[in-house]
Amino acid sequence: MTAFITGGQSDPTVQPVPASVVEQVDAADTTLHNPKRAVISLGSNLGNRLETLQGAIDALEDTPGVRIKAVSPVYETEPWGVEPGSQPSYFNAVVLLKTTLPPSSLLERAHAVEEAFHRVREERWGARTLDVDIVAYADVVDDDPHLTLPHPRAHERAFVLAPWHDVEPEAQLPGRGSVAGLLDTVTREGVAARKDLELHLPE
Ligand SMILES: Nc1ncnc2c1ncn2[C@@H]1O[C@H](COP(=O)(O)OP(=O)(O)OP(=O)(O)O)[C@@H](O)[C@H]1O
Ligand SMILES: Nc1nc2c(c(=O)[nH]1)N=C(CO)CN2
Repeated sequence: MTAFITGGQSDPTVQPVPASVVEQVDAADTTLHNPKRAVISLGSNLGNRLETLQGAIDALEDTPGVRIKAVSPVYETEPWGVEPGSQPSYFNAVVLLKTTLPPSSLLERAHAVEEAFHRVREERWGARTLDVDIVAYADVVDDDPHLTLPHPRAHERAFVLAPWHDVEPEAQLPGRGSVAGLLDTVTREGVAARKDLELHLPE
């Protein structure tokens, strides 16, 4: 049975609102006033890699409901998961943001930003102008393949953990432990800080 909230009024022009709708509106309102933290990994190994990463940061900031809080140093990294020497090296970085968007909308926006930078999806782990992955969203742990949280391979990727640790040394990867501890379990070979390069917070 649907419950209705009438507010105890007898005005016949006021339609009763189902309690389920009131709950949904309250939930959306809570999110709006309680932005969540998210961690995003950026990668590029085609085209002007630094310009693309900065463009992605600026595009994320241009999203209503998204505020970038920190941008990591840039790392130059050997392609992970493919034959050595088969692809150009990546530039990788991590950004910390606050958002009122739910995880599914943040993923949609991530895909739109990839497309704006002409990301082509051909093969798994293929070379790309831009990759935008959601590493973590608040404390959410979810194995939905459309959006797995935290990212299912973040804990084994030094190209994610090292820049994240630089901007948030105390960070925790939900369900996996501290980023500092995870960094000790992975090889940092082929993951080099490019101290001569810099990404910046959007103006
Ligand atoms: N946390 C997540 N962040 C981004 N995409 C995710 C996540 N979890 C699941 N996905 C799904 O994975 C699909 C493939 O993503 P993508 O093409 O970026 O993979 P990839 O970058 O080649 O590899 P990897 O997932 O290992 O980083 C996306 O369409 C998305 O639905
Ligand atoms: N070094 C590096 N290797 C990768 C990367 C990446 O961003 N950096 N992204 C991949 C798919 O997400 C696969 N391999």
